[in-house]
Amino acid sequence: MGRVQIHDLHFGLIPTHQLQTQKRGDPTPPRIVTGNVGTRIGIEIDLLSLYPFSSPLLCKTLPSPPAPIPKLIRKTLFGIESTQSDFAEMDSHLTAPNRSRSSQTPSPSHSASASATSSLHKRKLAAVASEDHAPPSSFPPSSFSADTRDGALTSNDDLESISARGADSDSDADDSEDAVVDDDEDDFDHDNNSSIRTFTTARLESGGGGSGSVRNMKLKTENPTVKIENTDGGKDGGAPGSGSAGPTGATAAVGSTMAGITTKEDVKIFTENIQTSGAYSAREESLKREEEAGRLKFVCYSNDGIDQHMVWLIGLKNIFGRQLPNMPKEYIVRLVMDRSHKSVMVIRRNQVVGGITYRPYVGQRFGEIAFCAITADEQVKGYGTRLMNHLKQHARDVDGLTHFLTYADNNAVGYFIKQGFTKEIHLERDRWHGYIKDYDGGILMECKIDPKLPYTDLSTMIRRQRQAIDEKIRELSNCQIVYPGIDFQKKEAGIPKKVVKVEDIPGLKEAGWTPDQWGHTRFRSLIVSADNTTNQKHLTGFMRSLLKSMHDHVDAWPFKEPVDARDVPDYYDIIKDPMDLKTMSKRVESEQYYVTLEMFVADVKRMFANARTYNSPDTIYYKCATRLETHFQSKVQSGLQSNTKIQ
Ligand SMILES: CC(=O)SCCNC(=O)CCNC(=O)[C@H](O)C(C)(C)COP(=O)(O)OP(=O)(O)OC[C@H]1O[C@@H](n2cnc3c(N)ncnc32)[C@H](O)[C@@H]1OP(=O)(O)O
Repeated sequence: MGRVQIHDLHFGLIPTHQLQTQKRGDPTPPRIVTGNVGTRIGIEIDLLSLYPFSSPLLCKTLPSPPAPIPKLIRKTLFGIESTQSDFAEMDSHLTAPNRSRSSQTPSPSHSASASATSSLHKRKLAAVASEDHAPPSSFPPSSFSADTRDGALTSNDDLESISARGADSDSDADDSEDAVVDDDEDDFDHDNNSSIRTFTTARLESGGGGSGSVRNMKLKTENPTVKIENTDGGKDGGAPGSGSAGPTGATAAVGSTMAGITTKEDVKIFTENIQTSGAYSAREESLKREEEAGRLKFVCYSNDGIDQHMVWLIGLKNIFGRQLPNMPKEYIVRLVMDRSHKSVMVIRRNQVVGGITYRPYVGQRFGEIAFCAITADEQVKGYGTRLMNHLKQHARDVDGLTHFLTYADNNAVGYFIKQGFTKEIHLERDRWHGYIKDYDGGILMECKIDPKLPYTDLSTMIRRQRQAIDEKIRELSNCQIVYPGIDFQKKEAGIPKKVVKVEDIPGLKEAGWTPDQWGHTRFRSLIVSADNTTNQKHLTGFMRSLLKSMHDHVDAWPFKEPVDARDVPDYYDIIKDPMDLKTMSKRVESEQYYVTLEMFVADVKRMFANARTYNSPDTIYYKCATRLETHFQSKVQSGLQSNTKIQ
């Protein structure tokens, strides 16, 4: 059934614009529900505001031995302000089991107890202390340091061997384009978050070696053992075409541009007259178009030693450093550069806009998201969603994963919920427990990766669903038909130039309207005839008698004519919707304006309300308004009662 907006006619608020039948496509098609498929579609959103933890999320996954940082990248990055410290950081991190930087060395007073996160620090330090006595982890505490040192040496060797190439690249025009520019980096480097510094220093300077302390800081003592992914299992993990299933630390390049993964079925989409997509689809479609035009790309790389990939990883590391201020920088570097971690990055104009670093536990078929961030000035533009969609598609199609787990920062829980993450963990505990650690702060969340959904082309899927629903609605109704509007011009006193009969409104009858529906009014007793003309005559007669009664009243004199602006200069500044008996009389006599008694009563009420708005209660005008209104009300009542008696 078509529908038209007829409510205005009934209540005397005939709009000045054209009266139009409802647009095609309305009512809004039912909400599309595809189940918990790891996207916002069909996901029920929890309220998370009461989550009790406030301490920052400090640490994520266990790092595997870090890969060496190729010197060429150092060379490239030396040209970039503020990235030198990154290398100092990485070098010291990779070469020294314990690191102390003067800026980070805490004074005794600069202790955890003086910090806002003191209790957290105490927990961390306690954990560090207890780790010394904890049962040996299956993750060899020394392996990271040993490997790190080797890695550093390898890195230095690399530096020697490629220095000439690096020198050449200085003059390479492309260098500037390759440079990782992060506006935030200065702030990041000069970040003087004392609590983090205290925490970092405590972590780095406590016994157990650099890598061991990192693990200790978030590992709860009741969970001292940590399983190590059986990377061989990755081959069983059904990761077709994956380059990531190699042994830890020896993984070759696992990167790939992600565009090739996109499912592209050449199905014609009928978009005509279908309600335009919501914000989610609009953003996804817009970013998809950017990708197709080559202005945007999503890539997935790990530390593979390839220059461009490393530059992007460093860029991503910088973004993480800025956007996750409670995360120790060293830890971010370590995981981003860790070869068992992969990073899905969004690249625009060869610059990293954001990314997600995750560790695929291929044998267990789940991945742990370590870090996720979009650079500050690009947030809430849909990049985070599209990134997550690319991640899911890549993780499913390349890594063979079925789930993601993450310790979500409290502030980002809402974002993760919108990406299909839940606080309920449905993944069998055996599959994940011990692989990822329990952390203080944050909240463990899970997302099931749907085996079929075209994650990078969800907007097309949604569009098809809309189309299917729209077609179904059309089978049942004719609401898609859009009728022309009504020419509804006005003349003096707001009286329509042309009489518009209700039954002449295009689409009204087609929508199921019948003449007996005319006149839904509280004063229905006035409408005694099925004939509209007779009804209107009754109504006009009654309104005319009411007007005369008011006009003849002793208190009517202030209301007989419109207020003259020459007498009351500011009147029309204050009263925007003036009314008077003369104007009402014109409307009554037109027999076109007041099609219900309510419309007439509304004008009378407005006239009195105006008088009481402009004038103070002690004025004669105010008092006249009150007395005349009382008189009017009694006349309406008695008129309606006598009309009822006649019937
Ligand atoms: C495991 C971890 O790393 S936890 C830490 C997560 N990272 C951070 O908190 C760093 C700072 N924040 C960010 O970098 C980004 O805001 C991200 C990564 C959280 C989200 O990326 P964005 O590009 O901003 O997300 P996107 O534009 O796709 O927004 C998707 C939806 O999530 C919402 N959203 C984005 N950030 C948040 C948030 N922190 N809390 C609640 N909702 C959010 C958006 O409003 C949008 O909602 P809508 O679709 O109803 O309009």
